[in-house]
Amino acid sequence: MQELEERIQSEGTVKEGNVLKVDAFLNHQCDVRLFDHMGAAWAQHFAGKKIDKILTIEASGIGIACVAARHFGDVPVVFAKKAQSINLDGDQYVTTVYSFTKQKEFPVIVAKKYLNAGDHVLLIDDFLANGKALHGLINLCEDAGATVTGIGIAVEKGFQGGGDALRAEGYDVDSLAIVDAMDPATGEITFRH
Ligand SMILES: O=P(O)(O)OC[C@H]1O[C@H](OP(=O)(O)OP(=O)(O)O)[C@H](O)[C@@H]1O
Ligand SMILES: O=c1[nH]c(=O)c2nc[nH]c2[nH]1
Repeated sequence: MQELEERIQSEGTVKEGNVLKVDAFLNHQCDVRLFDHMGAAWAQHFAGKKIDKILTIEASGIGIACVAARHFGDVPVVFAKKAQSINLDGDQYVTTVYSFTKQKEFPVIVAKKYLNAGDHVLLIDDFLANGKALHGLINLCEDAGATVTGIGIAVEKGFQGGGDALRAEGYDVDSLAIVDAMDPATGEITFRH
């Protein structure tokens, strides 16, 4: 998606440790007009597919998923929580995910009433790096007997391999920008086309 690539080139910065910082528009300050265009792009890619629900993971996927849902007939958006809470009751699907930016494992939890057998689910997230977050969401869907119809990602860091592994597993992964290389010394960012 050219608009997203241009924003990454103009406002993104490359940090040590394979970190691309795009918090000016994607995952701290949020550009909802850009999110809307991202939602439209995913709707075009997944047109004709049955999607009953969008599933994402807190925190950064939530805003993007909610705006994207407007392009999928306002389907419900469920976000997996990364901590137990007195606000979580009833039976839950639980797995664990290693967080790329927080560098520790979190429980990842969805109440059973919000993920059901037979649901056709679109997974949405801001970043795909090693694929840990998505595998956690896929585990939750498998536990629930839900089908993962597709995966919509804003920024995939292709050189970390998570996206290609998911494609090899047969998932339809639509990443709007795929970074194939980035250099913290020069700031250079190269996209896959
Ligand atoms: O493919 P992976 O290696 O799993 O990396 C991608 C995940 O990393 C980030 O989550 P993180 O927990 O770092 O931050 P967040 O709380 O801002 O979503 C991002 O939001 C994705 O969920
Ligand atoms: O802001 C972010 N930058 C990244 O490079 C990244 N990788 C996973 N999650 C990420 N979040």
